[in-house]
Amino acid sequence: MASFRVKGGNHLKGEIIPQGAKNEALQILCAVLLTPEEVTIHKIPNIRDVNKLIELLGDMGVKVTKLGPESYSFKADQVNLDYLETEDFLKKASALRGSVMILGPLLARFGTGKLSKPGGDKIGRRRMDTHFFGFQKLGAKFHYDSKNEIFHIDGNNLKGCYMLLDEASVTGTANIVMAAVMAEGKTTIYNAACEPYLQQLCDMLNRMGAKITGVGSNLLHIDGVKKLGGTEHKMLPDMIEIGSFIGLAAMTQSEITIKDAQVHRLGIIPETFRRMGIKLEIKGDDIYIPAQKHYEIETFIDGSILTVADAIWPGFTPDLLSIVLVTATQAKGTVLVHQKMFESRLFFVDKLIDMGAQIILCDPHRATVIGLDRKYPLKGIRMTSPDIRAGVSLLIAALSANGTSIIDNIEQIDRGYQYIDERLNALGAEIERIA
Ligand SMILES: CC(=O)N[C@H]1[C@@H](OP(=O)(O)OP(=O)(O)OC[C@H]2O[C@@H](n3ccc(=O)[nH]c3=O)[C@H](O)[C@@H]2O)O[C@H](CO)[C@@H](O)[C@@H]1O
Ligand SMILES: C=C(OP(=O)(O)O)C(=O)O
Repeated sequence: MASFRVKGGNHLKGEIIPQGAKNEALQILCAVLLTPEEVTIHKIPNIRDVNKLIELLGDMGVKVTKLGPESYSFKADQVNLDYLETEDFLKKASALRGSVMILGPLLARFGTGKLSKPGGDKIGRRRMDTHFFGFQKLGAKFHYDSKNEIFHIDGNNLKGCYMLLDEASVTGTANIVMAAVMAEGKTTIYNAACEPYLQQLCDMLNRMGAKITGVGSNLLHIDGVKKLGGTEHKMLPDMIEIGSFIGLAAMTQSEITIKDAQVHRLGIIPETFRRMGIKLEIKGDDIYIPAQKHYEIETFIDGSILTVADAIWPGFTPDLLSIVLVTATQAKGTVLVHQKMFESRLFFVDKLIDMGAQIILCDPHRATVIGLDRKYPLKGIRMTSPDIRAGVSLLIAALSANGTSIIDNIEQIDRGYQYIDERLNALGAEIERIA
């Protein structure tokens, strides 16, 4: 278990380029299984989850060629389905959440799929009903072996249909879309998730020959095609990393320019940080955050306390709520952070409270943060990173704190943030990776 030793109090300065989007990469990589032709992908982040998925694809027989630091080509012309029967496959696939999205492509192309319970953050119940509900609607048979926690699906000759999803699940929608693109006839998916990750996936599938309309909305129409071909794809900058850098800049009084942020794809993320009082200037496609001694959280128009809550896209992503929460600890004012989707994602606030933050955890979904307006800086402590976004929030807290902090279990952070220590040290941070 590796750790970060973080010296707090430095003001950072400079430019940072966001990595390719982690959650998009996980979808896009699974889609290479849909064609025997070559698929070239650019801006692939060098992070644990993505590397594990690439390794898994290689183990399944996909030919993987590294073309450059962030570019790979994939050719799934000889997928070894027997590998799916091995312990090794089940173990590797269960190490990350994104692996669940190999099921849709496997079902579409080979009529069968198998997976052990996928991993990912332990942030509450993470049900997969929507995925299997969609597969079943297309005509697949689904069986869950609860003893061994293995999901089996089988179904040749999938047939297009109308379906209304029980929730707008992100990975669920991606999985169902990938299963449906080669089903016979028309599929309509209502209450589909429509995050930029999914827009990117659908655009890529269309370039491969799929016929998907409604991209970017919650109503997708898919005309099944017989086969898909190769393509080239470039990942968007990671919007969660961009939000994390905005929070980091505010907390540490840093002057940071986030380069090539594709601002028009960020939805209400910039506006949400503005409501936290943080000054942002959009310069072309860059986001410039000046050094700010003070920032004041807005109230609602009637003067009542601001709530920042997650919602399905185009609402505010749940993956940035931990960052909003930590950023509020040094703002002036009060905010209620309401994490509606996950029930165990706010417990990390006990570490921030130990550092001196004023937070009331109202219940597992809601925390009220009373900003200290930098009157009482946080103090460095030893802490463990419970999940990826809490981990980065603790890193931001540690960088702003008086004294030195140790953050354990940084594998969680490495799951989603590429060379985070080196990139922040280049801006003036002092983060040391210790064994
Ligand atoms: C690999 C990947 O892409 N992971 C992301 C993906 O996870 P993932 O696709 O696993 O998350 P889902 O979208 O399925 O659901 C997330 C949670 O929200 C709940 N839910 C979902 C939809 C809805 O309309 N109502 C509702 O309450 C679900 O029950 C679940 O508890 O999307 C989540 C929600 O943006 C993100 O936090 C994860 O980072
Ligand atoms: C929860 C997240 O990831 P995963 O779904 O991979 O656990 C996340 O990216 O914030």
